[in-house]
Amino acid sequence: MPRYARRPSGQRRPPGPWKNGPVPVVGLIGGIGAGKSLVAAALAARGAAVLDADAIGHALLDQRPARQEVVARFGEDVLAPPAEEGEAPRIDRKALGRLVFSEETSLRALEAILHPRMRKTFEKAIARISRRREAPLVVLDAAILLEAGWDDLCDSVVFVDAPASSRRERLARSREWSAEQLAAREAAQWPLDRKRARADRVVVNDGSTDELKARVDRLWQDLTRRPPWRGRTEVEDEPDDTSRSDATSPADRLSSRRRAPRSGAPRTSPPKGRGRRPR
Ligand SMILES: CC(C)(COP(=O)(O)OP(=O)(O)OC[C@H]1O[C@@H](n2cnc3c(N)ncnc32)[C@H](O)[C@@H]1O)[C@@H](O)C(=O)NCCC(=O)NCCS
Ligand SMILES: Nc1ncnc2c1ncn2[C@@H]1O[C@H](COP(=O)(O)OP(=O)(O)OP(=O)(O)O)[C@@H](O)[C@H]1O
Repeated sequence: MPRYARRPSGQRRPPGPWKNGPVPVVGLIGGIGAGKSLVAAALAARGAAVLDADAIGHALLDQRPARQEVVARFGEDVLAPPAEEGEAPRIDRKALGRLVFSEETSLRALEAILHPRMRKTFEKAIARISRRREAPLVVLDAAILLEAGWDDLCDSVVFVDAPASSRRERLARSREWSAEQLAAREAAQWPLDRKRARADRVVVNDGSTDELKARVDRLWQDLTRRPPWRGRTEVEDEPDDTSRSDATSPADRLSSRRRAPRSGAPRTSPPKGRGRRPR
C-alpha cells in the first residue's frame, strides 16, 4: 500500500512532482467570454479532467445547505417558483445575479456562502483524480481563480486572451446579457492586464475555433511534458501587433516573456482601487 502524506486540509496527498501529487493542476482564466470553456473542452477532448467552477457553484446553489443560507441572507425573492407542485424551490440565478453584481457587500456575502464549499469540492475532486490517476491533467476553469485565491491549488495558470470586441460579440450571441450586465461582472473582477501578468501561459483566441483548437493542441504538448515546467509560454501564431487584445502592447508581451517562473514567486500586492477586495 502506498503511504500518502496528509495535507493541512486533511486530504491525503499521493506522491508525485506536482503540488497535489502525480497529476498537474492547471488553472484557466481570462476575460468573460474569452473562450475558457472552449479551451477547457478541447483539453477535455485530449483527456484532461475539467472542473468547471461556474457549474460547481450552480450545483451547490441547488443543494439545500447553501440554498437555505442564500435565502436566509437574500430573502425569498431570489427563489424561482417551482416548475411543478411539490418540487424543491430553486435559486433564480438571474435575480440573484442582478442583486449581487449591483452591490459589492451582497457579492461578498454570496461568496462567503459558496466559495468555501467550492474550494472543498475542487480539493476533493483533485485528490480523487490524483489518487486514482483518472486523467493526466486537471483543468480548473474559473474566471475568478486569482481573486478567490484558488490558484494555490494550481501548478500553472493559463490566461485565454481574446480581443474585447470579439468577447462582446460572442457574448451578445450566446448570452442575453446587456452591456451593463457584462460591465458589472467585469467590474467585480481584477482588470485583465493584472490577471494576464499572473499567468505563466497565454493562449490567444483571436481567430476561428479551428485555430483555437490547434493552439490548444500545442498547449497540451506543453502541459503534458515532464516536470519541472519553466518560464512562460505564449501560444499563438506569428505575432501580429494589430490583432492583440485589450491591453497588452508588444512591449508588455516581450517583458512578460522575460518574467521569472511563477512557482515560488511571492504573491503580488493586493489589488488597489477598482474591483475586488484584497485577498
Ligand atoms: C451570481 C450567480 C448566481 C449568477 O449566476 P449566472 O448563471 O448568471 O452566472 P454564472 O454563474 O454562469 O457566471 C458567469 C460568469 O460571471 C462571472 N462571475 C460569477 N461569479 C462571480 C463572482 N463572484 N465575481 C466576479 N465574477 C463572477 C464569471 O465570469 C462567470 O464565468 C453566480 O454567478 C454565483 O453564484 N456566483 C458566486 C459563485 C462564484 O464565485 N462563481 C464564479 C466561479 S468562476
Ligand atoms: N474563436 C472563436 N470563434 C467563434 N466563437 C467563439 C470562439 N471562442 C469562443 N467562442 C464562443 O464565444 C462564447 C463564449 O465562449 P466561452 O463560453 O468559451 O467563454 P468563457 O471564457 O468560458 O466565458 P465565461 O467567462 O462566461 O465563463 C461561446 O459561445 C463560444 O462558443
